[in-house]
Amino acid sequence: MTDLPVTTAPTEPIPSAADYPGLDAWRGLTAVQQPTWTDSAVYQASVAELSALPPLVFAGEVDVLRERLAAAAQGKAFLLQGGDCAETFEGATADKISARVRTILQMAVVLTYGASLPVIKMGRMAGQFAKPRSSNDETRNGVTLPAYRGDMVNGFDFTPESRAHDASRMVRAYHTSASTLNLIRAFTQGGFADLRLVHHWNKGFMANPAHSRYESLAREIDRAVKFMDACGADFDALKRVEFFASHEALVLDYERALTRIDSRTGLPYGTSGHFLWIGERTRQLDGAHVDFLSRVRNPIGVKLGPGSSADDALRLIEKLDPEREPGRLTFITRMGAKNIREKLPALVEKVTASGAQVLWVTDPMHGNTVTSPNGYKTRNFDDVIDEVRGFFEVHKSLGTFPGGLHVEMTGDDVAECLGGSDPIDQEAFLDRYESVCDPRLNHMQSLEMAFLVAGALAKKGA
Ligand SMILES: O=C[C@H](O)[C@H](O)COP(=O)(O)O
Ligand SMILES: C=C(OP(=O)(O)O)C(=O)O
Ligand SMILES: [Mn+2]
Repeated sequence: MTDLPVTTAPTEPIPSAADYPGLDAWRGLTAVQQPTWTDSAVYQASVAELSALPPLVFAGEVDVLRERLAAAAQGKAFLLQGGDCAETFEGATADKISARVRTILQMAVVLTYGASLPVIKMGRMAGQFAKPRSSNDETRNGVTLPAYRGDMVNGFDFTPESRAHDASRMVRAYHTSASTLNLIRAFTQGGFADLRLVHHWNKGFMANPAHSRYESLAREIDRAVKFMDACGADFDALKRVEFFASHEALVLDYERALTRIDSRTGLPYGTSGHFLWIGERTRQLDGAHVDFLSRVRNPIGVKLGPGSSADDALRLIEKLDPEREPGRLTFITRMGAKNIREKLPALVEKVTASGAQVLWVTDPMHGNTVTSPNGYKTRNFDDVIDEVRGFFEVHKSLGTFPGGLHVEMTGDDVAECLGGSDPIDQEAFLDRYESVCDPRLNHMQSLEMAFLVAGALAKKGA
């Protein structure tokens, strides 16, 4: 986390978000994938409570992130964004949060070496509590109930009470985000991010004989750390790292209630997370999500699936980044391994020709979801890696910069995605499948991906 911004005392009254009528323009537009809250009194009270609570992140930090992402858009940094598909209230424990942060830091060290560039570390954390779904309902044994939409909206338990859309859950999502962020800030500022410690953890990954193919890269990193030490590098200064929070800005009641006017600039900022993205299912050009996010100063992401045209991308730029400000807009492509080499080039070419400087990031998870023969939602590690390779190949052939990686991952030893060098098979799902939505790379698979991507970055191509 960055230090708090220094603010000067305002000489004029600070406007409130209510003074920006445009922030409510989305209410007149189509907002897909929204909850249907069951109790309007609870809804009113929850929104009022959220509107009065302190911001979770600060405008100054958001501005720092925009600068970091601008560097990535210009090929001078690489973004690593990772975390659960869906965070849960129950899963917000110290152990699970620390394992996820630790895994992201481990991946970042390997990627920093591979890219020879700063890696921007960002969690799908402290706010990733709402999910768009393909179907409104779920049927089990002949009983149909509303689909699970994330802990911010309803519960995963398959009962009518749990699946009702309860607006007070937004307040719990806020508090769970606050405690998660508190721990992340403590970890990343308090010594947990020490490069020597993170490097030591990565040696644990190498201790598994299944990972022997990464030995030469691991040895190079080891030598680099020793070289830094011998040169007298200030490792104490490397104990603190910037770490940013991000989530899909799906539930607009929540996002709007957490929008604040920055006292320095007088501009609206979403304060539920540093980076907010619009999902593949909610990116309609004239829809509520695009309108609302066009009005906040945060860096914004948009997911682009295989059905996205270059025109869609250009119109999104026009709405979300009319000033063509590097760092403002990130396109997170999630094409699927079998589509990326065919679909991505036209998008990148036309966007580049338009003069926009967006950041291109690959999400190799969401276009590669399959059902395992024994009925679990899963992804093959090889498909995930193949999409990353395709992403690098396309950017290499066009002379553009492959600026980041967006992954669903955890620090725990779960079994949700198939394969990897120490392979997970579908039988392991019976005991170790924990995700309440999409399958995540486990700790080892996440590190293996970092080694593979670092190898590709070191070669500046696939
Ligand atoms: O995380 C993304 C979506 O919420 C998820 O892929 C939707 O899954 P579904 O098709 O099971 O609804
Ligand atoms: C919903 C998600 O992805 P997409 O919008 O790409 O389907 C997600 O990132 O969990
Ligand atoms: Mn997902």
